[in-house]
Amino acid sequence: MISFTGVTKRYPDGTVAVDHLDLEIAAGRITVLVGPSGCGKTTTLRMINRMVEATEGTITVDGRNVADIDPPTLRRGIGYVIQQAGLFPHRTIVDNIATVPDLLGQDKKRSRRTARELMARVGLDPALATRYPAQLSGGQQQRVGVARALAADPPILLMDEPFSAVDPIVRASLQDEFLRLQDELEKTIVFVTHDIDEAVKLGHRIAVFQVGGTLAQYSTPDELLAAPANDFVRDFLGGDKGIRRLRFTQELDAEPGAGAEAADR
Ligand SMILES: Nc1ncnc2c1ncn2[C@@H]1O[C@H](COP(=O)(O)OP(=O)(O)OP(=O)(O)O)[C@@H](O)[C@H]1O
Repeated sequence: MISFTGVTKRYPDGTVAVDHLDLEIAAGRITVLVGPSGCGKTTTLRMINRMVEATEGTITVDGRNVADIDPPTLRRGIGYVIQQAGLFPHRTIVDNIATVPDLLGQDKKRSRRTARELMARVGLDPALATRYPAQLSGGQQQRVGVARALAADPPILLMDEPFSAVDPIVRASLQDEFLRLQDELEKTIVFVTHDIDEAVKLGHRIAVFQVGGTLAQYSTPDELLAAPANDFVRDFLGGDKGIRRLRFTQELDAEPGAGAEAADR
């Protein structure tokens, strides 16, 4: 479990990005941080692996204060996936995926084998293994980004708008495969998006942030749609809340994968 208690981030220029945040993130689930631009989602995410240091308050991972763990050790157990995949342009796909095992000095043959297995898991054609990132589509690059984060088998994955740079159809299929993969892996995932539909589709729980870095609501998707906590949340959910709720209920009833088709209609 990841726990925020009274966490504030004030940047050196005085901007308060996150303001006295209390948040409990369940192990083995997908927790989505959603909200408008500039509301502190990325800052919150990056405080977990200490890419950003909290100004006040405490963040714990499985009961240990992250401030007491040196960042490289902390990050070994925390994968990180970002929007543009952040792949190394001069390394092949299989080498990109094996980046962390290579850094840890693992046996090359073994890490390449694992990398190829991960390619299959995230739905990448094995023929792409020896290509370079620029020779892949945006959606394929995102899959490589996910595979690379999984290569070190971290119990926690931080994902910052990982699917937002691709078109809606590719995005829906990435989301579906990601949900299938998570069913199998049961990682603790913290997922940032500004897209409420994505939040509802992926999140076990959704934290809705508002500008100023405070939490407007923290609940399951169903609770969020049924009972928005205030006008801000209601506006953020938008006018088609009824349709979204219906779609969400249908997805719960449907086979895995059927939801994406429903979402595109
Ligand atoms: N290094 C920094 N120095 C000063 N202010 C910063 C810094 N990084 C972020 N901020 C500010 O902190 C606030 C929260 O930013 P953050 O990136 O966490 O928001 P976000 O919700 O992830 O936004 P987006 O959806 O646009 O990525 C914003 O006002 C932003 O301008």
